[in-house]
Amino acid sequence: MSEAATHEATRTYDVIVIGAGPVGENVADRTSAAGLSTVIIERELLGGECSFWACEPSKALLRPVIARADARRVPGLRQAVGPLDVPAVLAHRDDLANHWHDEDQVGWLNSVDVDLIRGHGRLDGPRQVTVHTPDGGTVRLTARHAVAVCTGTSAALPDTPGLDLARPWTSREATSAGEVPGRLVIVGGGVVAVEMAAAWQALGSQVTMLVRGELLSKMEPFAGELVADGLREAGVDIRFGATVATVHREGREARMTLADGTQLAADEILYATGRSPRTGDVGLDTVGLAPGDWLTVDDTGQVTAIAEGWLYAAGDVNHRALLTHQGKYQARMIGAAIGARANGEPVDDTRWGAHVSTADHTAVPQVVFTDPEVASVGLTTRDVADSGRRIEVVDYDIARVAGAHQFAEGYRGQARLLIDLDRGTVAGATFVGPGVGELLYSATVAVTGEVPLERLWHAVPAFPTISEVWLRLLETYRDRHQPRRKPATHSSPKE
Ligand SMILES: Cc1cc2nc3c(=O)[nH]c(=O)nc-3n(C[C@H](O)[C@H](O)[C@H](O)COP(=O)(O)OP(=O)(O)OC[C@H]3O[C@@H](n4cnc5c(N)ncnc54)[C@H](O)[C@@H]3O)c2cc1C
Ligand SMILES: NC(=O)c1ccc[n+]([C@@H]2O[C@H](COP(=O)([O-])OP(=O)(O)OC[C@H]3O[C@@H](n4cnc5c(N)ncnc54)[C@H](O)[C@@H]3O)[C@@H](O)[C@H]2O)c1
Repeated sequence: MSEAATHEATRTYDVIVIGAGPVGENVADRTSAAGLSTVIIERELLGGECSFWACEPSKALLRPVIARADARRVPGLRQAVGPLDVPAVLAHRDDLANHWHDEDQVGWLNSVDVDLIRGHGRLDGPRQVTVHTPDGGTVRLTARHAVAVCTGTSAALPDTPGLDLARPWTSREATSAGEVPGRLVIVGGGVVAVEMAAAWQALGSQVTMLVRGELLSKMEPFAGELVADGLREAGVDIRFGATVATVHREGREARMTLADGTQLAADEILYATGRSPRTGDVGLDTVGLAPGDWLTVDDTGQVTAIAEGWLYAAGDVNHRALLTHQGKYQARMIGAAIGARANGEPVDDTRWGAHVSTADHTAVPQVVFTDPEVASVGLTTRDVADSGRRIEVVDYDIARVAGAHQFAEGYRGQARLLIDLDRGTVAGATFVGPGVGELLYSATVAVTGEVPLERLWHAVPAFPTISEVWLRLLETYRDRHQPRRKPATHSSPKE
């Protein structure tokens, strides 16, 4: 269907989706597939943060960086590897961000029979949504069955004195900038910080990271340590325990004073200090909720504070897992749940049922695209530290795997499994090293499928691939529990 007319208008749909990022698009697709009339509202670009200022452009910047690092570790090839062609990398990034145009997504939306209204959507009481369109019009919408808020997040900035006037970069500028800053200071030690440090250092910036705690503090500690080693080797100056006290900009130069009195100057400062939900201006107050809050949902995506069950929230805005793939997974489940409820069909909200996002609790996969890469799913030792769960940790040095020798000379990497001793299954896996991102789906299947260790012995990794680390981890666990027996010494029967 085409873009709906946007003057003074009143319309009724079965489902209204606010926000056409990757998650809103998938909710709309699934409700439409369930035979429900569906409209989606978008105030910027269809495809949201992910397509234009996050996943797609950042990975387009990082792919050449990682490929070059990998190539430099291959004898016979490293001599042929030169510097990055920066204009070509930026042009490739622009292509993958579709030059910040969304016609492709509009075409797709039409193909799945979802109406689009461009403008800013706000709740206006139960099941009501008002859209203010760019041409100054107003569209009043009523939902027969459900409203899904999929408005995502924006960069969260601290209230550091002077910051508001210092024109800092957020993830948006860091993923879309057309020029390489000579000196880039990055505040934060999370995923955005390490990925953007890797990208811009390789593109020619001198990057300084100001990290108040650890790098990648939600992951296994060895992940942050190995990524820090990689960044330092690339030339990044990482300062731990560093906090910015004040910032100001003088012309093209930003100046910072740290809490310990150190002075720093930079051309740009990137604040990669987490995310805030885009719920400050979506009319939450009209349905009894607090503007600016995350929207807490149950496993079928219903906002728990709305007893009547018509309000859903999916993706970043519900704060369950701020990742595109996990939000799209929620969208598939939530869209199906809305469809089932509207069509009077049973809702399967049992663990791993067809209408619940069970994996959010137990099996969230994530790849950090740095050199080395980090790939992680399920529990970490941080999660289980005080949980009382009977978990055994199995570690293996990936450099000892034959496939790793083939992959890279001087391979460095580390793998860890968390074994749930009561269930006999893998509850978490983390791999750090070149090329480990593509290992992650195997771990996700093992954790999600709760595959018994006995059966994993029959999942044979091909030789010589890095995935043989699975076999080495199983062997390490087995040898700890079933120590090798000494062969009985042969003695001839006495004559
Ligand atoms: C630098 C960076 C890199 C990332 N890389 C990865 C990665 O590699 N892999 C990964 O899985 N995740 C990554 N993420 C996370 C990923 O971007 C988010 O998890 C994902 O975009 C969330 O999708 P969403 O649809 O919930 O929200 P968004 O993508 O934020 O989309 C929300 C949409 O709602 C619209 N909207 C908001 N309010 C309104 C309103 N009132 N009316 C109308 N429209 C509205 C917005 O304009 C936007 O289009 C990255 C994030 C960042 C910042
Ligand atoms: N490859 C990927 O999957 C990928 C890539 C980028 C982002 N993302 C997702 O996007 C989300 C946002 O990433 P992020 O890195 O912005 O957030 P984050 O929560 O991962 O990290 C925020 C960092 O900023 C620090 N910080 C917070 N407030 C601070 C302050 N006032 N001063 C100094 N440091 C401060 C924190 O200690 C932490 O190191 C994450 O949930 C992440 O999963 C995913």
